[in-house]
Amino acid sequence: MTTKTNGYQSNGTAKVTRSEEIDSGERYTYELLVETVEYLKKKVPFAPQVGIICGSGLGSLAETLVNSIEIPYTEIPHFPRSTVKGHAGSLVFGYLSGLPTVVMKGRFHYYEGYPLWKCCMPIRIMKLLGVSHLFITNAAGGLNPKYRVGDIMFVKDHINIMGFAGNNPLQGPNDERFGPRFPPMNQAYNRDIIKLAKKVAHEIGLGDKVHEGVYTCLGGPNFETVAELGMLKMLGADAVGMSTVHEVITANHCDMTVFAFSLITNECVVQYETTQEPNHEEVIDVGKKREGLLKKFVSEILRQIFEKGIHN
Ligand SMILES: O=P(O)(O)O[C@H]1O[C@H](CO)[C@@H](O)[C@H]1O
Ligand SMILES: Nc1nc2[nH]cnc2c(=O)[nH]1
Repeated sequence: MTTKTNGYQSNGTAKVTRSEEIDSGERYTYELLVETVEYLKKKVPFAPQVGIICGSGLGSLAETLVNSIEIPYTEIPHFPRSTVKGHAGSLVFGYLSGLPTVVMKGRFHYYEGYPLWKCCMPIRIMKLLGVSHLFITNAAGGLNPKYRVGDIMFVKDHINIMGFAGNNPLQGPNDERFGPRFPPMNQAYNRDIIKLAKKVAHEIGLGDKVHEGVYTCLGGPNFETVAELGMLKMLGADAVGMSTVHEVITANHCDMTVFAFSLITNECVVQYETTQEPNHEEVIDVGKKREGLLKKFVSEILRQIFEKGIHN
């Protein structure tokens, strides 16, 4: 007989069914995450310094890695599974601009049925593997009227709408080995990297397409109503999505240096008299159209960050 621990059975082999796994209210312990890390360390002969999370349709960023090793999430002990189109579901290790890097080709969202602490589990895995710098990308709706489809918004801050209602990835017992019970969040996005990102954007000809703004995350999966968008605009949000915020919180909690950007994949529909509607296919298409430039952008900015030695 086996008993369930953190959605897995104590004999460490047979997994519980998917629905049990998703519904489990138990948290990952530090020790359980170490099991995942030990598995990955056996597969990968180097420790990544840089982590990249690919947003919807942006998985091709992983193609920039040299000497890559790809491991499907389904093979990684205790890892959640990707369920969304545009999120392939594998960890890719390799070298980017000469730096040992791990790329998450596919992230986990709250609307998939995963609690936020589970969505953010891979960030703690990256930390334990040695990642100091985390690049978070996402596809988002542009709420700021100046933003156009294909533009990039460097995230300077966020509004944690889900957190207002007490839904936070750090909710529950705190393990000090990851970070403090009450982490500050006023410097969640590294300012020096944002400055550098603007410079790099100009250098590679993206200059007129970049902005700096505030991201907010709703639980999804539905896109927003006109009234909701009106409210978010009043609150000061420039772009809206269904990810990133909880990842940034988890990464800051364990003292990672964070840079995040949104690819604006659609302009939010803020009036009633229109037949326009946002849809996920369009979101993925815009990601694909922008992939070449974004690969160049990410490689170059990483190179310059480590040349300059930027960290928190
Ligand atoms: O935030 P990422 O994963 O880029 O994806 C965004 O795109 C999807 C909606 O099209 C949602 O999952 C939203 O969060
Ligand atoms: N919530 C939300 N997520 C998105 N992801 C891409 N576009 C959008 C959007 O308009 N709203």
